[in-house]
Amino acid sequence: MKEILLGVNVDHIATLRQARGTTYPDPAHAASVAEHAGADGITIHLREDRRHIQDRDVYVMAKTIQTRMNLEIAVTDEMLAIAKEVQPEYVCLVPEKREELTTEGGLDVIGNQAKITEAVNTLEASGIKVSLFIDADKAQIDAVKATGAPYIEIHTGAYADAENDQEQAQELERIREGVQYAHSLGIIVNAGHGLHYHNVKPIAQMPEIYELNIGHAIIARAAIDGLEKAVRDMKRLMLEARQA
Ligand SMILES: CC(=O)[C@@H](O)[C@H](O)COP(=O)(O)O
Ligand SMILES: NCC(=O)COP(=O)(O)O
Repeated sequence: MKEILLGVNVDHIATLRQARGTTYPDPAHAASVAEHAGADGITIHLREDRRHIQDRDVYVMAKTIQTRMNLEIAVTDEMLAIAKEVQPEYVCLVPEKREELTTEGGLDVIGNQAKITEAVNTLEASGIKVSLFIDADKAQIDAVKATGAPYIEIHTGAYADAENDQEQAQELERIREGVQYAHSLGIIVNAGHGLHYHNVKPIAQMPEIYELNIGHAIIARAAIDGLEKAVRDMKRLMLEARQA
């Protein structure tokens, strides 16, 4: 069965730095350690409010990342211009609300079809592979197909935040159906948000999933065990799931 890839999101290394306005810890250094530990890619989310990743981090990591950068951005002229200048291998278009604690849902591709299609065309024309961050909703997946975006990232937050086993099972089934449907349309399917060491396996077991993007849980584990071990442990769990 095909290996599942791990994209390590280093946003919250930057959260620690921004908490005191210091120059450390540097997400670029963390990215290098994560790659050494087996990360297949590095994800960073340049939010409009710059609460964690700064513009400087994006330009530095564009030069230092050895695997590949997946740059998460909102669909705005400012962010699209930065993406075209930096030229990451991947851009994942995500929704953003100023007041949100973290990403709360997927893009409304249906309600923003023309704007998102234009952004996809602009980025793809400049050689960047585009992923759309969406909920596991068949109508949204159909809308993604119409934009021409080759990738999606299924939002796993509702699964991760489920309040009981029954709700979690329902969310897992919804994700499974969405993943299988998108894959049947020829879309390359990633997944992420809220995944951690105790909930990742059921998602990683889905054979249609190409890559998982995981950040908060890995950085949190790194505070206790170190980043290299945190990455290796997550990668091992994902591979075990695939081989089960
Ligand atoms: C889009 C997504 O699910 C993650 O990249 C998440 O946005 C991480 O950034 P925050 O923790 O700032 O939401
Ligand atoms: N797109 C998901 C991501 O990059 C990491 O999300 P999280 O693991 O920090 O919740």
